[in-house]
Amino acid sequence: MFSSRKMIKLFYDVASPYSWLAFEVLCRYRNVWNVDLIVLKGFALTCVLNFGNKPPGLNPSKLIYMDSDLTLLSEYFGVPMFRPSSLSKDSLNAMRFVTAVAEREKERDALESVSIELWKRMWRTHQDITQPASLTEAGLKAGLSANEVEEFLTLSKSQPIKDKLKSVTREALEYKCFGLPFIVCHVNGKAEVFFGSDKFELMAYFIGEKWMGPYPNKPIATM
Ligand SMILES: N[C@@H](CCC(=O)N[C@@H](CS)C(=O)NCC(=O)O)C(=O)O
Repeated sequence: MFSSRKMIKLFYDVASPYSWLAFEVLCRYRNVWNVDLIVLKGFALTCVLNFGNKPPGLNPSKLIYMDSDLTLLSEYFGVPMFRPSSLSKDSLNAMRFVTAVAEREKERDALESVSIELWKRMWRTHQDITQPASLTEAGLKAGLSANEVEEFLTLSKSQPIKDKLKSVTREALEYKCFGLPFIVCHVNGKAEVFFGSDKFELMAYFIGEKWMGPYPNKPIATM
């Protein structure tokens, strides 16, 4: 029945470390919360930032804060990551690759593993994500075959995939997205937006589900 429908959409970009945290958490809660679907949507962060907002790293004080914030958050969520000192943040090719995977692989496993491999490259091992060879490496590590990777790379350069990424970006901008992770929840026909990997408690309240911390499936330790 429509009245019990709940849907969560996550807009993310692999250039955004906070998006990685939100992505991991939503994957962990997918079968815990009574939500119809958690749609993980690839999305180009630069488009939003070009729309008038600035990434926190451009403000020197925010950059210092971001380092300690990410250290604590990655410990809390169990997702090790470290800010690269110098690495291109241009994730457009990577996000087109992710979009190609999402379009072809309707079951979400490939989308999840490819996205996570790209985040790992950028935010853990500090490797490039702009070049085709880098995307190939990430795809192979995510479990795709060499043929599949080749196919997705070709697809990622096609007009329909470029248009798809643009349309997802447009969708987020229609919700007045200004940064990532950006989460849109639909409950009983009402939509509410949340910005940040630190909004899960409030989000859970809105959707009428319980926030059980970053590890919902972890058995409670007995003394
Ligand atoms: N407090 C948020 C911070 C998220 C954040 O800083 N996201 C960056 C991209 S990685 C952004 O979009 N910033 C724009 C803004 O802060 O307005 C969280 O914990 O997730």
